[in-house]
Amino acid sequence: MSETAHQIAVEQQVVDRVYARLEVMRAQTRQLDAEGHRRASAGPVTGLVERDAMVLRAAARLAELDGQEEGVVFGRLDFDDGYTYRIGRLGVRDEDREPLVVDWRAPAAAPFYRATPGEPLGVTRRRVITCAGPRVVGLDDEVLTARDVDGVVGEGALLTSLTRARGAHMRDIVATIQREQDEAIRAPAHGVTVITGGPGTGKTQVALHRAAYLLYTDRGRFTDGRVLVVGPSTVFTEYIGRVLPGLGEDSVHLRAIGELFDGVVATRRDPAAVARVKGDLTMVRVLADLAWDTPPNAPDRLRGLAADDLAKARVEIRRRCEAGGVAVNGARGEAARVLAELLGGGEVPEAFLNAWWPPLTPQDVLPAQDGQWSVDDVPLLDELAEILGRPPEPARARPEWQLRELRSGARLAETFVLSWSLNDGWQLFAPGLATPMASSGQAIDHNGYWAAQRWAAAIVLREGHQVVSWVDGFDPYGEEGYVPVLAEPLPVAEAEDPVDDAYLHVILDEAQDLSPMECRMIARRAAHASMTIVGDLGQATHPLAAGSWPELVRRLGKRGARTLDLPTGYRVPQVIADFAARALAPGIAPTRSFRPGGSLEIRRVDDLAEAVAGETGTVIAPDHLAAALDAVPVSQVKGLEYDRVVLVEPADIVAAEPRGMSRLYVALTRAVAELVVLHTKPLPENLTVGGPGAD
Ligand SMILES: Nc1ncnc2c1ncn2[C@@H]1O[C@H](COP(=O)(O)OP(=O)(O)OP(=O)(O)O)[C@@H](O)[C@H]1O
Repeated sequence: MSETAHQIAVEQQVVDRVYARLEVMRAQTRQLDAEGHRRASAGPVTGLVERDAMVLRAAARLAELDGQEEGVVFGRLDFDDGYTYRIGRLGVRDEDREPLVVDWRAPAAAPFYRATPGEPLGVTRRRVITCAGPRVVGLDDEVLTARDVDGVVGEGALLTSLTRARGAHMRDIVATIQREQDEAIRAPAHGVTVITGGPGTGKTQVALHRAAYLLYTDRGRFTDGRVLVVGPSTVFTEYIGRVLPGLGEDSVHLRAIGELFDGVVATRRDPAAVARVKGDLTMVRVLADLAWDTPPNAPDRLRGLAADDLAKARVEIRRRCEAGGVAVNGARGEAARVLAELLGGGEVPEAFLNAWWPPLTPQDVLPAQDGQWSVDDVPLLDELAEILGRPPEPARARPEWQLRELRSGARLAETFVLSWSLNDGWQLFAPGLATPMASSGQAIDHNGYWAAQRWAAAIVLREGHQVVSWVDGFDPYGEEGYVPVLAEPLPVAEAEDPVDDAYLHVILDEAQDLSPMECRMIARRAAHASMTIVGDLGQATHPLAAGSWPELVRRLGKRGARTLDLPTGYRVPQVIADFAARALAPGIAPTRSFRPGGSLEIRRVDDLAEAVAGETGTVIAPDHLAAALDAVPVSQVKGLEYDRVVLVEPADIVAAEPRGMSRLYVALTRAVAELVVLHTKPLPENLTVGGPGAD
């Protein structure tokens, strides 16, 4: 048996145990689900949607990935004191609570990404384990000590990963995250973090792994749906949509910017000139005027009052309401008062008021053109929602735990978590709270499991819940002891109105392109949220894109940020990166690329259609040529990548919009291996300066 085969057999044994354990977890999930359904049909409880039930489900899903995707275990660390453990997508413990796999996000896993030969952090060997589902298919060892280490196999896990066949969807990089990427992923959650870097430096990957990391580290707070990730388009969110579920996380809201306003899914972008108008802050005033204006088909006469009088009345109503902070839909009472004053105290007929001051939705005020809203309309609808407002509702005082349940929608069943650790003793966590709601110190003996459960049950009862079941001994995070306590609320008055939900952390990808109006829309959802802003100013194509990161941070209503830069490219080979950088020269330097190989070919042709027909690969064309050439429109490729790119007519891409050069830069940096540029018109001047683009 070769050394590699022997080492693979060693790892296979561990992986087999992990999958057997996952099978048990899957059975527990089924039991939990059945429990939830039983109680859902029995009363007001609408099911278990809690974080810990989700971890169980994630574990079940991971187990279901057998054979199709990368496996659950992907790494191993050997330390100089002889200690060894495996790293995986999820923490898994055996039946005696001994760790089988450490979650990649746990502090114990950090050396896997941080240790270097210069600073080994006690690590003697880092091993990347490649699995196809439950089968170990390859190993790669990196030795971080001058001493001899037995059984070293493989070479270059990162290189292997980069040159692997790619699918239609982005795959996670959890096994090969690089040190500087890890620093960005594990940056503190609070405040604003700006992550910059050229094309292909892994910004999107970092953003998604960061979302998973935050959910793990602050799981008390970042419960279901409290983290929002915003991408530039639905094509993009579809492309990256499998990364988080693959990491075992499906509680993040992933939305394209055109989907942020409920009830509208916009995918079409307006031409630059229109986008400039709609993206500007002057729209706030324009929309307010529209919203306060007379709605179409409103009556223009009321007894002695003519159209002019009614128009003046509207101005007066608006003046009074704006001064008092009353929104349009809340102004009906004021409207009745002003009209009554004008009528000399006469009663205003209800039917007139209904037609003259009807409740309005944003869609009433800004109907879709040709039956379709554009992405640039979405922030306008959102602004209108604020200007129009809802009729005021009477405030009601509620206990905090009830509010928490209302905030999380229809959920009424809750999972508390009883946790044991050597440092903190027993602690009881409530869903939605970052800090434990009760700590026992060391008072309850580690072995006094039942005593701890009675203690927790008493506190849960005080919260207004009753314990309905214990999922004894299961530890999804690979920590010392972690027991979900299923509880349901004691009967309370009907949970009537939903409380407005707000995000606690918002991650913006391709953020360089956000217009001022889009920023307002996001700021509304992130008033109390910390933020991660990810982007590359060189790729900004929106006519109103911010000129700097501090400016963008201000637009988002925040102040101050920590900035981290990703210096190394993993998508675009150097030869293509150098060529692409000429589009923006002298403004930017080419990204230093880790990816080897690559080819660049630039061809002047007579007939584009004929030349394209003779090519293989993904054709990217100026928007107006895309349909005819069966190509991907250049406006749709942001954030995406293809093995071989055939880029058509750069001159037209540049000429189509004010930031055409940046659009071209984006297009030139989509190729993972080969780039072919076909043109009938002269190339943009920058590209021809002293290189393979010269005509
Ligand atoms: N550490 C890594 N290990 C393996 N692959 C990586 C790593 N980092 C990045 N990649 C790969 O490099 C490619 C580019 O990553 P990503 O799309 O996240 O870059 P980006 O900076 O967002 O690019 P752009 O600005 O062009 O949208 C992807 O295929 C990604 O999987």
